[in-house]
Amino acid sequence: MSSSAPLVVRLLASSVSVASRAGKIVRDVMSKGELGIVEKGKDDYQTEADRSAQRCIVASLSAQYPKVNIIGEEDGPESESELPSDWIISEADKEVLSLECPVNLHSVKEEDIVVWVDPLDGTSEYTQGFLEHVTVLIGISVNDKPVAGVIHQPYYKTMLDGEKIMGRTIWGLQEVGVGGFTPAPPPASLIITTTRSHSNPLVEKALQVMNAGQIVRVGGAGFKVLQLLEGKASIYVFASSGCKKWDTCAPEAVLSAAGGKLTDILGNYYKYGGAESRPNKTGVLAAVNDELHSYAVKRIPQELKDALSK
Ligand SMILES: Nc1ncnc2c1ncn2[C@@H]1O[C@H](COP(=O)(O)O)[C@@H](O)[C@H]1OP(=O)(O)O
Ligand SMILES: [Mg+2]
Ligand SMILES: [Mg+2]
Ligand SMILES: [Mg+2]
Repeated sequence: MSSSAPLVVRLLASSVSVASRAGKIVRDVMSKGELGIVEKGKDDYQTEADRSAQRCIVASLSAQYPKVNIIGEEDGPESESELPSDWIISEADKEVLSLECPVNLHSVKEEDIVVWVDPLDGTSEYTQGFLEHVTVLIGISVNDKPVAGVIHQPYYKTMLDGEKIMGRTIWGLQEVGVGGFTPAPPPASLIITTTRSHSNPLVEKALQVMNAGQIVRVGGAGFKVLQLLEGKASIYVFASSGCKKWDTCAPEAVLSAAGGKLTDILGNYYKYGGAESRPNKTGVLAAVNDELHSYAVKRIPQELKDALSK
C-alpha cells in the first residue's frame, strides 16, 4: 500500500481493514464448529479462532510495518502450516487514510510504536454462544500511551437494502475522535457494566459501593467499552487482575478519543510500552467522562485498592 499519510494514520487504516478480515475468520471457525479449545489456565481458554485471527493480524501488519513491535495475546509456538494467502491483508481503509493526523503524531517512527493485539476478546462468551460480546482489538500505542485503536464486532448485524451485513468496525484516533458508528449520550441514571465470566468477591465489593441503579454483566473489555460509547452504561468497573494490556489498549484509545477515560481502579493510567508487564494487575475502571470517572475512583474503598496493589 502506498500512501503519503503519516505512519500512525496508515497503521490505523491497515488495522481497520485487517480487523474486519480477522472477524470473518472468527465467524468461519464458529460456522465450521471445530473450535479446538485449549485451556491456558483457570477460566482462560484459547480457540482456533483466537489462534487464526492473531496469525492473520500479525502477519498482515508485520509485512507492512516490519519495525513495529506487535504483541499478541496468543503468542506460542509458531504454527508450521503456511498462512492462506487471503489472510494477508494489504488494504487500508480509505476513510481513515484521509484523516488529519494530530500534529504530535506526525513524525512518529515504526520503532516508537507498540501494537497490542487481542485477536478475540471475549473467548469465554464465544465458546458459550454469546457471540455479540466478541470483539477483535488492535491498539496502537506511542511512548506508552494508546493513541489509536480498533474495536471490530464480527457478529454485529446491519440490514442494507434488505441484505444482512455482518460485522462493524469502530476506530478511535487521539484528538480526531471516533468513527464507524455514532456514540450516544450516557444513560440518565448510573448504570455500571462489568464481567459476566470472571467475577470474585473483590469484583462484587467494588460493584456494591458504586450505588448503581443497574449492573450490566457482559463479556470482553472491548464490548464493555462499547456499552459506554453506546449509552448503555456509564462506568465500567473490574476490580480484579485478569485483564491484560491487549484487552485495554484499543478500548482505552477509542474511549479516550470519544472523551472518556480508562485507568486502573486507583485512577492511574496503564503504560503500554513493550517492556511493561502484560497483566493489568490493579484492575480496570473506565467512564464516559472525567466526572463519572472521579466519582468511581472516590467510591472504591482504600482496603480494596490496597488488596489489588499487593
Ligand atoms: N481471569 C482471567 N483470565 C484470563 N483472561 C481474562 C481474565 N479476566 C479477564 N480476562 C480477559 O479480559 C477480558 C475482559 O474480561 P471480562 O469479560 O471477564 O470482563 C476477557 O474477555 C479476557 O480476554 P480474552 O477473552 O481475550 O481472553
Ligand atoms: Mg484469552
Ligand atoms: Mg481479551
Ligand atoms: Mg483474547
